[in-house]
Amino acid sequence: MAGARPKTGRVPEGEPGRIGAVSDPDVRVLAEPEYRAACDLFLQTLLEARFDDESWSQTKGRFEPGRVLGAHVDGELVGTTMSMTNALTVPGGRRLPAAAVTGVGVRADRTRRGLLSRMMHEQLGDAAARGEVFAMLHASEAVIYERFGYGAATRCREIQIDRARAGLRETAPRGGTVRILPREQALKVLPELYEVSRRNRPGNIDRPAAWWPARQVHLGNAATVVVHSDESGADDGYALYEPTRSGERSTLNVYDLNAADATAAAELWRFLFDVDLADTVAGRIRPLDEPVEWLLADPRACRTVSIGDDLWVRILDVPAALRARAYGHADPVVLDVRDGHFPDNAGRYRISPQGAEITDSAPDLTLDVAALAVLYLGDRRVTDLAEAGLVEAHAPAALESADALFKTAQSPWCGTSF
Ligand SMILES: CC(=O)SCCNC(=O)CCNC(=O)[C@H](O)C(C)(C)COP(=O)(O)OP(=O)(O)OC[C@H]1O[C@@H](n2cnc3c(N)ncnc32)[C@H](O)[C@@H]1OP(=O)(O)O
Repeated sequence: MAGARPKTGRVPEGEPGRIGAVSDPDVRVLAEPEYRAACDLFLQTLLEARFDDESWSQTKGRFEPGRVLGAHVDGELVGTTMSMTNALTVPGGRRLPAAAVTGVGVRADRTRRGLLSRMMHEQLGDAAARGEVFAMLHASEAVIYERFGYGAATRCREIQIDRARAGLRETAPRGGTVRILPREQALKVLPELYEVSRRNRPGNIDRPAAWWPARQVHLGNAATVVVHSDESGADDGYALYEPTRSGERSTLNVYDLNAADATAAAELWRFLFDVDLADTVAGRIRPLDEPVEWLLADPRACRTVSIGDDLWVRILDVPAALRARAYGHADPVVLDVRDGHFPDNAGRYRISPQGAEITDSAPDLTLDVAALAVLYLGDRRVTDLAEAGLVEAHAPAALESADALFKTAQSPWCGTSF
């Protein structure tokens, strides 16, 4: 990669032997004039239409020089991926540098020849060399990325609320006002409001300036933004929704809702439940522990339609990641972490309520770096992964301690597509 080499001893191995079926691919950093072709290729692999000029002009700011990769065979671009500079909130509230990976695609006539593997190794090495502690992505399929050390680190749910039964309890928090924001103001107001209203939930990521116009590409003309202001008049939350109609039924699709506190959140949901003519309010990509049911006098008016994986994380620097997060109260445990791609990550780490340190002590639990990613933000119990064979327990009592150490007060959640 241009100007960036992986850290000493951390160079991931490619798999050149697997490329023999096609002419050797040339994987290299793309130059700015090549970005649009990379974007077209990615959309083609997702079976989606190419962007028109306007959509492209809203999207291209996300392409960062030095971070867009292309795989060429016989001079033709047949594979691509890119990463963007970002940060991930970890348990305890610290934000650590992270590569946001997207745009992964290999042309259908060139798949299963090792092109993705070549690009992934290059990309992960580059991110590690930049000092990024994590790489992260949203996966199109759950079977692709574990082999590269990624684990599904957060989940989200889709909820549907029957508006006819959506009366709030007397006890639901009240206060402040909600107003519709003129559409032309949304791009000016929302970036700052996201910063004000995002809570320090593990799994949160940054939304850089270029993220906002790119997000607009996927919204229709009827998309609406509402903002909540507290009693003092300060804005402290917002929701973005778009109505869709199927036959006689209308749905308000809530694509984004962030609030600084419980009152702002309750008032935003109250507003959405009061919009005339909507039959259903659908919350997309919501946290698992958001208490919408408990705002409602009839909790069954809110149904969880699906739960799915949200953010996949690849820990690039295990010592830094383990040192940075907060832990619960329990007896210390020693983890033996394995990493087939980054040998410097492999080793033993003693985890205690005071933090993490490298140790020579005998391990209590052995696990792969991808399993550690699943546990790291607190989404799953260590015991569950041990029962699935993903964690080997040498001292069974250590499982209970590890559960308590890694447990977080809030469910981790990302909620930002990229
Ligand atoms: C973060 C994002 O952007 S998500 C979007 C990802 N892109 C898409 O889903 C678009 C459609 N799919 C594609 O473009 C391609 O199939 C890709 C990018 C997913 C895979 O590219 P390929 O070049 O075929 O992957 P590659 O040949 O390196 O495969 C590596 C391994 O992963 C496996 N693999 C790759 N893709 C898949 C898949 N979709 N399902 C199951 N296994 C897969 C391969 O079988 C291979 O396994 P092995 O190491 O055991 O032999």
